[in-house]
Amino acid sequence: MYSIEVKDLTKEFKSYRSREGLSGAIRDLFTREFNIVRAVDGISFNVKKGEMVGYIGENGAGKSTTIKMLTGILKPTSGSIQVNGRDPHKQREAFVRTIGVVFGQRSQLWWDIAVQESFRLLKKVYKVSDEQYQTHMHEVIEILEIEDLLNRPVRKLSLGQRMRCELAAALIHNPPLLFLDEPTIGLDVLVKLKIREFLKELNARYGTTVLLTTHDLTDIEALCQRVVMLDEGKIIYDGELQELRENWGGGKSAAIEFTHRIQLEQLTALTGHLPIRWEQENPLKFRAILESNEMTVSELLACVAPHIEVKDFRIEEVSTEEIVQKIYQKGFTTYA
Ligand SMILES: Nc1ncnc2c1ncn2[C@@H]1O[C@H](COP(=O)(O)OP(=O)(O)OP(=O)(O)O)[C@@H](O)[C@H]1O
Repeated sequence: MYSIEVKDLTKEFKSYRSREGLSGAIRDLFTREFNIVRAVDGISFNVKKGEMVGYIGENGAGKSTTIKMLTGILKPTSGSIQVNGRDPHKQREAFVRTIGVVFGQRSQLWWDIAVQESFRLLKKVYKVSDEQYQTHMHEVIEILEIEDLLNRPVRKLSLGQRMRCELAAALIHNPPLLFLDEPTIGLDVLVKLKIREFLKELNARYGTTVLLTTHDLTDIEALCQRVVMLDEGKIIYDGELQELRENWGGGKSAAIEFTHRIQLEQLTALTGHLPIRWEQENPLKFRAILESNEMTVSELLACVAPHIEVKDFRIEEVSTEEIVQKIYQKGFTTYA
C-alpha cells in the first residue's frame, strides 16, 4: 500500500521577461514575453506506507515544486498524484488532515502568541479531540523537550527551539505522512541529533511515512534507506542509499602507518591473494584500496599485522556528500 503515488508529473512555470526602455515597459503593459520553465519534468515514483525517503537535488532541481504539488499548494501542469489515497489539489480539506508539513524556512506558528496558543489553534483547525491531543502531544512535547517553551511567544525562541516547536505543531493531528523540507537548516549538531532521534521514534512507533528534502546528507544517512535524486526536474536515481554508496563510492580504503620502513613488495606479497591495491605515500605510510565490497578492513589487518608492526591505521570512506557531488558534476549515466 502506498502513501504517495506520482505518475508522469510535470510542472511548468511562466517566467516573464521585461523589455528594455520606456517603450518596452509600455509594450509590456499590453503583451508580456515569457519563457516556460519546466521545474518538474515527467517524474514518477511511489512511496510505501512507513517508508522514510530522502528527496535530494541541487538548488533549482525541482524539490520544493514537487513538495508543493504533493501538499496541494500547487496544481500540476500534467500527470497524476495520489497522496494518502487522495488528489491533494482537488480534495484539499480532507487531505490536509492526513499530512503534516514542516518547511524549515517558513513558520506555521503565529509569531506573537505563545507556542501553546498556536498549538490550540491548530488543534481546532485539525479537529483533534481533547483526548487525542492529551495522549499524543504529551509524548511529543516530552520527547522534543519543549515543555518550558510552551508559554513563550514564538518570536522569542532560538531557531533550534522554534524548529522543535514547528515539528510538534506539524504532528498535532498525528498524521500518517510527514513532509519535511529542510527541517534541520541552520541548526546546531545537538538539536539536529535530537530531531533525527525523534523522527526515528515517530516512524517506529506510528509507522509515519516521511518524505525528507534536505541539503544535509547526514540527515538522509541517519534516517533514510532510500533516496530519490532529482536533476533539472528529472529523477536521475531512485534506490537504496547503500547501493548508491557501494556502486558509486569507489570502495573503501585504509591508510596504514608502520613502525619501520618497509617495501611495497612486502605488502603485495602478504596480500597478493586479496582484492587489494597498494599505494605508497612514504616509506612508513601506505594506503590499501579495497577493490571489492565483500572485503573487510579486518581481513586486511589479519594478513598484515602479524608480520609487520602497525603504528596507526584509519579507514577512509568516501562520504555520501562527495558521491552526490560527483554525480552532479559528471552526470549520472557517464558516472555509472
Ligand atoms: N513560481 C515560480 N515561477 C517561476 N519559476 C519558478 C517558480 N518556482 C520555482 N521556479 C523555478 O523552478 C525551478 C525549480 O525550483 P524549486 O524551488 O522547485 O527547486 P529546489 O530544488 O527546491 O531548489 P532549492 O534547493 O534551491 O530550494 C527553478 O528553476 C526555479 O527558478
